[in-house]
Amino acid sequence: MTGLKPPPLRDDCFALPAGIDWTPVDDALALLREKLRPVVGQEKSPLSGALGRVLATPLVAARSNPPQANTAVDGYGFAYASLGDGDQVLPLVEGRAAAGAPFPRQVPPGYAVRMLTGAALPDGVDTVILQEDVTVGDGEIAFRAGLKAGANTRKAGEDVAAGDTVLKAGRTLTAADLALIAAVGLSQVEVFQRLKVAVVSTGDELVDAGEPAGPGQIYDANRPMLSGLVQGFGFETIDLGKVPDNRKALRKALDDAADRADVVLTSGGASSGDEDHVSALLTEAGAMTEWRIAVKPGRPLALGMWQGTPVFGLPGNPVAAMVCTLIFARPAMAVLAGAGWSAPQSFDVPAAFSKSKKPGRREYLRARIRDGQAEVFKSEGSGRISGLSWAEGLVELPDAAAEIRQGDPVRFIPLTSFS
Ligand SMILES: Nc1nc2c(c(=O)[nH]1)N[C@H]1C(S)=C(S)[C@@H](COP(=O)(O)OP(=O)(O)OC[C@H]3O[C@@H](n4cnc5c(N)ncnc54)[C@H](O)[C@@H]3O)O[C@H]1N2
Ligand code: MOO
Repeated sequence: MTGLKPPPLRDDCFALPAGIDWTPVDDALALLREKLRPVVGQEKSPLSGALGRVLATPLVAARSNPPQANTAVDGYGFAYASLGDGDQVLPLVEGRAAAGAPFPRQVPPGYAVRMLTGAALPDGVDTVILQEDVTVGDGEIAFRAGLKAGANTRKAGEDVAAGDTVLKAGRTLTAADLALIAAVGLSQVEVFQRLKVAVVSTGDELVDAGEPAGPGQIYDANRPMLSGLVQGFGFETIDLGKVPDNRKALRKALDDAADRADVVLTSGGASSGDEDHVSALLTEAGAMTEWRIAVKPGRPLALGMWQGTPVFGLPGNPVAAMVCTLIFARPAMAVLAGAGWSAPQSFDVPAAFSKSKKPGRREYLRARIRDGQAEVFKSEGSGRISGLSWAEGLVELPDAAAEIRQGDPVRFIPLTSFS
């Protein structure tokens, strides 16, 4: 472990351009992209612990894949140049070539050798015929003309050559990447330390799942959801529990969060009501950037820096909390984690719904694709948690007004794109 740490973020990294009232989503995203930097150090990870980690340095192949020319099929190998015209009958040499057990001698011109898939091509072999295309006799094989030189073989390094850069720094490692890393001869990787994300819920009405809930109380649904999202992004969750609507308690929670985490996600109290203490506290501490983003849901999203640690003050309504996390916090956290900026992949699909969209705010609707069309959830209510569970993606509607009729193309972002 090198423990190398980049410098802290500048205090004003959420500062919006002056004089802008409602900030368009694209401007807010551009600002996050421009202002944020990685805040995590580096360490070495064995391959077994590397899934979902962010590569800190480019990965250079120590070995080629495949390391040597080999056969792609079970069959018989020979030198193509030694074949005559027309149908062939070749005597077989004694022995065979198998994966991990190479044929130890040269195969003389005009002879063939038994070969199993993955076996290195012995000296004197450059072409292999599939065993299904061969008649095997007593110590010889017969097959028809028409094979191409080099058939059924894989060249050394045809996939990756030693010295090639196979993965770029910033890559979040997938299961397939682990296969690639192992194949090119490496067993440990230099990764960024996992981003630590503190998750705090605010609100007097909240009760933890499983506890008795009295009148007026509701279960804290945001904390398990946000913790799950954070884990899904490959980051470490620090669960700081729930905090009552009390500025002193919230201040203490933020102090604790800034001390222990690289970034803080709060939910609730982001708006400007009497009990909206997150925005009030950030403002009071001079740490609030008044973010008024033209987005629905999520208008009250509050961003600020608490003792040098970025705080995403997510709206309390679960739908808004999730949408703001996916659209704003996810790419921002990816930058903080060293993975760089990435926009979610999306595509156009015909709408299975109609809607008159007002101008002024970009809208995200809970959606899923059925029979090639985007369906949207029956309600846009921001407290309808069942719709989040129903959704498999979001439909993104443009900032401007739009009259959407059934069959019109709409932009669909699968939830799997946010990872
Ligand atoms: N006069 C205005 N009122 C509201 C506005 C507004 O612009 N003017 N905006 C509305 C919108 S939009 C949203 S979203 C909410 C967000 O406000 P807050 O972030 O201050 O959230 P709270 O008031 O604390 O809670 C809103 C709602 O969400 C429930 N909640 C909160 N935390 C959780 C949790 N952990 N698990 C489940 N549910 C949670 C809370 O009980 C409230 O029902 O403000 C609107 N009002
Ligand atoms: O925009 Mo509020 O964020 O739920 O609906």
